Amino acid sequence: MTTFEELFEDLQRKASERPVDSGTVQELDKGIHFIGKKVVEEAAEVWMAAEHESDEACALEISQLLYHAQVMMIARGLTLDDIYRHL
Ligand SMILES: N=c1c2ncn([C@@H]3O[C@H](COP(=O)(O)OP(=O)(O)OP(=O)(O)O)[C@@H](O)[C@H]3O)c2ncn1[C@@H]1O[C@H](COP(=O)(O)O)[C@@H](O)[C@H]1O
Repeated sequence: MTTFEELFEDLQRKASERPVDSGTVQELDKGIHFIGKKVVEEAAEVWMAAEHESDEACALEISQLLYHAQVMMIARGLTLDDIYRHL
């Protein structure tokens, strides 16, 4: 189990240390346009799962949406506080 904050810390470390096997590093290298498409794709998958699939499948899709949103935050240099300020 990983919390939202723990995941963000992990992704920031990956972005900084750039291990070769990191999917996050690869996604960051593809840039904002690519990450934006992943966010939209995962958002659509959340919608479809919520309409037609199980709670577990829906939770999985939401976790992937949160992951890609965090990758976008890192790509834009945003912190958790930048987001929390608006919640
Ligand atoms: N939580 C996630 C996570 N959620 C989603 N994803 C990625 O997002 C994609 C979404 O999965 P899908 O099956 O919907 O994607 P797909 O369209 O079928 O497949 P793709 O063609 O997009 O790869 C997957 O390819 C994963 O690579 C994630 N990738 C990494 N993490 C976590 O991020 C941390 C850092 O990961 P690395 O940077 O890879 O070390 C680790 O704790 C990981 O568990």
